[in-house]
Amino acid sequence: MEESSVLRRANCRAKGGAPGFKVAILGAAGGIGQPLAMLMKMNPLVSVLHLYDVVNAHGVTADISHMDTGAVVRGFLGQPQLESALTGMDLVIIPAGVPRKPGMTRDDLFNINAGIVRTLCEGIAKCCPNAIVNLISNPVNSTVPIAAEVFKKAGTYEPKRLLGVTTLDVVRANTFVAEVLGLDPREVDVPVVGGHSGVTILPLLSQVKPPCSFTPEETEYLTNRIQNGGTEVVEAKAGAGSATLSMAYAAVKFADACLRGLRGDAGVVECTFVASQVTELPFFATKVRLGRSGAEEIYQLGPLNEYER
Ligand SMILES: NC(=O)C1=CN([C@@H]2O[C@H](COP(=O)(O)OP(=O)(O)OC[C@H]3O[C@@H](n4cnc5c(N)ncnc54)[C@H](O)[C@@H]3O)[C@@H](O)[C@H]2O)C=CC1
Ligand SMILES: O=C([O-])CC(=O)C(=O)O
Repeated sequence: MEESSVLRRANCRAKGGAPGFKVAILGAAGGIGQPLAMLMKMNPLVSVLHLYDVVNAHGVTADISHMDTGAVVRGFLGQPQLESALTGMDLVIIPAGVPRKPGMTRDDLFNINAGIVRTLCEGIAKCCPNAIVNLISNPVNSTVPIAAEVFKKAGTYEPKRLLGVTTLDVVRANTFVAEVLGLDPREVDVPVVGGHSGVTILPLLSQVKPPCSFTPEETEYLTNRIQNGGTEVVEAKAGAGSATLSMAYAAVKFADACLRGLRGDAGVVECTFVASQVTELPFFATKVRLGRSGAEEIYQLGPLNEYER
């Protein structure tokens, strides 16, 4: 950006660093990244926001930086600036990677996105090994295990800090269940467990709060709609990508919970795809309690009904 010849930005009366957390978004110029960057710039828990992408990072940064909220925003473009983007971060959110087109499964994204996630996680291991990582890039069921392997190889793996973002499944479940019950979605809490792809997405309708019951038809409709929510958006966008706005909303909901956990707030509970001993699978989404070191407590599944089992 051109600076005025009268007053250079470096000469402005800088205030001391505001209290808060340092957050990086990797893939910040994308369909999810841009609204996510905007919403994180609005989050009062964020003092520094680093926006990294391989395209248009500076354009998005210039735009977002004009918002009159507290976080200081800096842009980083391309691999040579990855390390600067990551150094000192408390939380790294990763929506980098290609999205689905109609007819594709999330697994079809594996070849491209696995490589992207690997490179980004190598940077995290080197520059901010203690950061909490929120991994959005699909297929989440595979990118989280890949990130774990990268961190293991680097000697920095801490399972509690590596969290696959499944919040959009919960957000959808709350919305669709509220619709069926005629409630305000903000009053509804549906645990969604398992993974983030097709039938691995399992809403626990028997554990909905407020307590309620569903007919077999309602259970079938809701389970299918929640499991296929991503595909519903991919088909509606007809080749222009997958969920971005609802995903940015969900990502911020989850990131904010992680930051409240880091701050030491009590009782911060969210669903996330995490290393787990709840089932025989090495990674599984369940409710967890978020704290200063990430997912500090992983909750059991609780009583399941016949359909859910
Ligand atoms: N976990 C979840 O619930 C959801 C996950 N997703 C996934 O999120 C990912 C991103 O989706 P969109 O934002 O719609 O895609 P997009 O294509 O609009 O944006 C992706 C961004 O990543 C950037 N990028 C590509 N390679 C990169 C690299 N090596 N380093 C940094 N940035 C890089 C691109 O330049 C682009 O700006 C996809 O894999 C998608 O499937 C989407 C919705 C929900
Ligand atoms: O369906 C997709 O490809 C994107 C996604 O993960 C979702 O919207 O849940």
